[in-house]
Amino acid sequence: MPPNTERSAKYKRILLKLSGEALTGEQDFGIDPKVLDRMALEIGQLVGIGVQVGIVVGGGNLFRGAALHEAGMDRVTGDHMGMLATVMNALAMRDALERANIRSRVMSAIPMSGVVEHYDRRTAIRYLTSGDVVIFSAGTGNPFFTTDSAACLRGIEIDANVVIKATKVDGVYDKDPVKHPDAAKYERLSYDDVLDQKLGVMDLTAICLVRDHDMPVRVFDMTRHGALLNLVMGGREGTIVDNGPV
Ligand SMILES: Nc1ncnc2c1ncn2[C@@H]1O[C@H](COP(=O)(O)OP(=O)(O)O)[C@@H](O)[C@H]1O
Ligand SMILES: O=c1ccn([C@@H]2O[C@H](COP(=O)(O)OP(=O)(O)O)[C@@H](O)[C@H]2O)c(=O)[nH]1
Repeated sequence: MPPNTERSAKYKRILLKLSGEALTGEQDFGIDPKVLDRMALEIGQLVGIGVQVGIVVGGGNLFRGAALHEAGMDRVTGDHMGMLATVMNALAMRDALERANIRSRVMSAIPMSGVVEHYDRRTAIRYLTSGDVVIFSAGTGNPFFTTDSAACLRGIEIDANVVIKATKVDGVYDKDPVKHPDAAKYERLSYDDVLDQKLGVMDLTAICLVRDHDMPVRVFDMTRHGALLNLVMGGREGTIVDNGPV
């Protein structure tokens, strides 16, 4: 079989969701530059074969509004802190991409003049078309949402072929595989299966959004080297959530 790069990619434009916790690596908190460098390398492989890459980064490695609220803080203030955390992660991701000579832009749903560009859909699509990686930060810009919802929203807006959720587990299971070692993995599921069974890998608002816009979602394990390229080349990786075979 010829090497991957000689075959064409299955997806031309992707929206990659990176969870904040994935950036922590082996550490307890914060950002591990080694993890960022590895991710940059894997994203660079996609750019190298002409795939347009939009990224939504989470902020859970730094702050989550719900957790701050449980500790006594006002929920909306906590969510604002969570969204600002995603901007910090986005800056760190851009730094790693630029060090790997991959052109990239950070856009924020919350205006932050002098630090990052304000999100504008048409400009984002122009950047993607010209081969720049675009990192969408600050989630949706609104409290009470998650970066999974932001990923689905941006994926639909930029007309991506797929939303790819990079996480610590290698797909969607019938129950949380971290808590239940006997959990069984699904290769493919419909949006309604995820909603009906309340499968916790992505929040239900995000799933409703992709269902209504028929946007396929792939869930895979980003800690496995080469998995992202394999998935984008059409390999069987993780779980597919879509409307099912027609
Ligand atoms: N049915 C399920 N299938 C797969 N993962 C699940 C499921 N239910 C809960 N999870 C959890 O969802 C996590 C992935 O979501 P992610 O957004 O990356 O993490 P977090 O919610 O901690 O930010 C996994 O680490 C896993 O523990
Ligand atoms: O549209 C959004 C996206 C995120 N957040 C806040 O930002 C935090 C970090 O995002 P998330 O928990 O989705 O990050 P991840 O789990 O992907 O690391 C969330 O907990 C929310 O407090 C928000 O208020 N609105």
